[in-house]
Amino acid sequence: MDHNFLSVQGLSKRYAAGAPPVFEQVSFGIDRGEFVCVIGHSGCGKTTILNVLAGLEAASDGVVIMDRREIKGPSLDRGVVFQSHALMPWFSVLGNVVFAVRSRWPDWSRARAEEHARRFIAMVGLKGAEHKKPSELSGGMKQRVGIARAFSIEPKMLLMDEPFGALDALTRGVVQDELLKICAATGQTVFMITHDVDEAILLADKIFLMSNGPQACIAEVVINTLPKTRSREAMHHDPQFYRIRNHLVDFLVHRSRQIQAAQASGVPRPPTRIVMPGLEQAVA
Ligand SMILES: Nc1ncnc2c1ncn2[C@@H]1O[C@H](COP(=O)(O)OP(=O)(O)OP(=O)(O)O)[C@@H](O)[C@H]1O
Repeated sequence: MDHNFLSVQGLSKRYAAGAPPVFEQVSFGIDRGEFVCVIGHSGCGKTTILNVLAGLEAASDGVVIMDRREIKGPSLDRGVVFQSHALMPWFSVLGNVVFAVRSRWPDWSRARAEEHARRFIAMVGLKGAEHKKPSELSGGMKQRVGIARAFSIEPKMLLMDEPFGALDALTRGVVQDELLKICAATGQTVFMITHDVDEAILLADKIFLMSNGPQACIAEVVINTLPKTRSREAMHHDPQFYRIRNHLVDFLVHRSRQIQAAQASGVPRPPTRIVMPGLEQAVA
């Protein structure tokens, strides 16, 4: 495994001069092939961090290095999936994915790009819907096209901002299962924001817990100790699932606020804790 394939060091973001930073001194590493979920209350700066990783926004301080190169702007090395899928309405499903493939590999023939795109459309379970327009698709299907498009450019890193936030629970489960399968097949490195603790436990190898803003930080890195091959149906029967879940919920209900309050009253911020709920606790 390629350790710290993505390395974030001392990241801070201040939107207005004189205002406290939204988050500060955020440092973390992600290994190649790792799936990381980020959880934190609204406003702690999750989307801002994702945008910095995407190269869409500049940090006020700190550096981001991916695969030994500093991230300074957007690149097809990174695929982004937002909550609103942002498909081109005049293109079919196939057209939307082919457009991305041809941006990534402009020398490819139309036939080669189509063949490649069809493979990823099939992976997200949309075989047979290639010629439908976005307006003919359900919300879940549109989101799958967004996922197929992001995977089809074979990015070094996939960034997802609450990709299933707008889906109903049943559809969400189906798309989560598909994402699990694709990640297992491709070894994709993923950084994903979610508000759903069950989703994080299902998908992530590590869960970053952010304290409340302003001056938010990554307070804890929770190691997901469930076996890597998980399913939504079986996960709930494992007592370890509840230890992890309770730990995450306790953080959101109590510690996320306490950490921010202590910091605001001048208590120095503790280092990021690495936690394996129910098994052991260590300090990074
Ligand atoms: N372009 C901007 N200009 C000024 N302030 C901004 C801008 N973008 C975000 N902010 C502020 O920065 C803070 C963090 O926003 P961000 O969207 O990153 O948080 P978040 O954790 O992703 O929230 P949510 O969970 O609600 O999506 C918020 O207080 C927000 O108002």
